[in-house]
Amino acid sequence: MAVYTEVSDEALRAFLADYALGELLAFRGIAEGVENSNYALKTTAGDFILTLYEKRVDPAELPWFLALMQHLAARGLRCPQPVEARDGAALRQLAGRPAAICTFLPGVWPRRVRPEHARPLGEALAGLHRASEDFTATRPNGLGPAAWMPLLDRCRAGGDAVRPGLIAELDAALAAILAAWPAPGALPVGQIHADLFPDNVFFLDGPDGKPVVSGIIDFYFACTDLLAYDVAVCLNAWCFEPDLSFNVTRARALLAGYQRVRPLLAEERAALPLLCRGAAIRFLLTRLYDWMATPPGALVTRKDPLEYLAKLRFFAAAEGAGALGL
Ligand SMILES: Nc1ncnc2c1ncn2[C@@H]1O[C@H](COP(=O)(O)OP(=O)(O)O)[C@@H](O)[C@H]1O
Ligand SMILES: N[C@@H](CCOP(=O)(O)O)C(=O)O
Repeated sequence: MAVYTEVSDEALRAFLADYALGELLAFRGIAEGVENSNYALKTTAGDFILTLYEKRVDPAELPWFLALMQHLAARGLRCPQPVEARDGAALRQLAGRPAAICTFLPGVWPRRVRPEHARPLGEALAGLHRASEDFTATRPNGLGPAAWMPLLDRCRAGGDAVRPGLIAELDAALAAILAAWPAPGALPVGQIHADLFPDNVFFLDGPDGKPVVSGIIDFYFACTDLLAYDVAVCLNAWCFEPDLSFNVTRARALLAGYQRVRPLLAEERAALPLLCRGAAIRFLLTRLYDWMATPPGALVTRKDPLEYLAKLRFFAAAEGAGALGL
């Protein structure tokens, strides 16, 4: 899953009549993802992705996300490019939901992350940061530090049933993170992806057989925040083994790739362990909330919050940025 909103054949054909995309040849719901409903479309003009925006996405913010993707694609970043209808609007309505069509990206996301993925990933992340330097519209991070305590409060009643003692541990961890969080202006800020997990990065094999990034998708958590926080999200999402041990070789490659394109400042390097703790608690909290709010029989696959408890503990114990591969 995720197809929350069903689209009938007739509704889709009527919707497509507003576009210059030729005839519809095929369409199917895509099971992956958790946030929005996605359909793969094939028309006589090519392959596309139709997204119907669901729960966490505020319709008022959609123009910002779509404009960011347009901007990045125009600067050569491989990301979905919103397709405008004949009237020039990319954001429309379908089946009662806000909806948009974007270009389809080739490649597959890595089901098993290999060391060779890390360097191109780091380069692509820094490329995204560079390409958005002149995108001046801002969007606050709705899941940034200010949101973490309210999220924890919403998990308070049921959190210890997920793991005894969890809420007390998170209270202490979060207090320490928030007390140390960089003050405004202390670190470089820009447009960040904020959810650059393996399922949001597609790869193809390059001419030498090594993976190259063929696309970055899912910009619906993107926002204006600390650039190094995006690096911290990637260290969380890409650099742990299935047994939750940290793979420092992979982290080193990721950071080297990133720094080849955008060297980190000394202040960013020093802050990295703290930013990693922040990223760990952010994903722990949204997963914990979803875990408690999603009935066990629901069609969407719940993600394990305790995976991020292990990561949080690792980063809290890590001694300086050196332990993270810097
Ligand atoms: N532009 C695209 N090109 C190719 N596949 C895409 C594209 N956008 C989404 N997908 C497919 O849809 C799936 C879910 O997309 P995603 O944006 O992660 O959904 P969600 O926002 O619901 O988490 C992806 O794993 C991928 O298979
Ligand atoms: N990456 C987040 C969940 C967001 O899901 P996505 O399918 O939109 O990437 C997590 O792993 O908790």
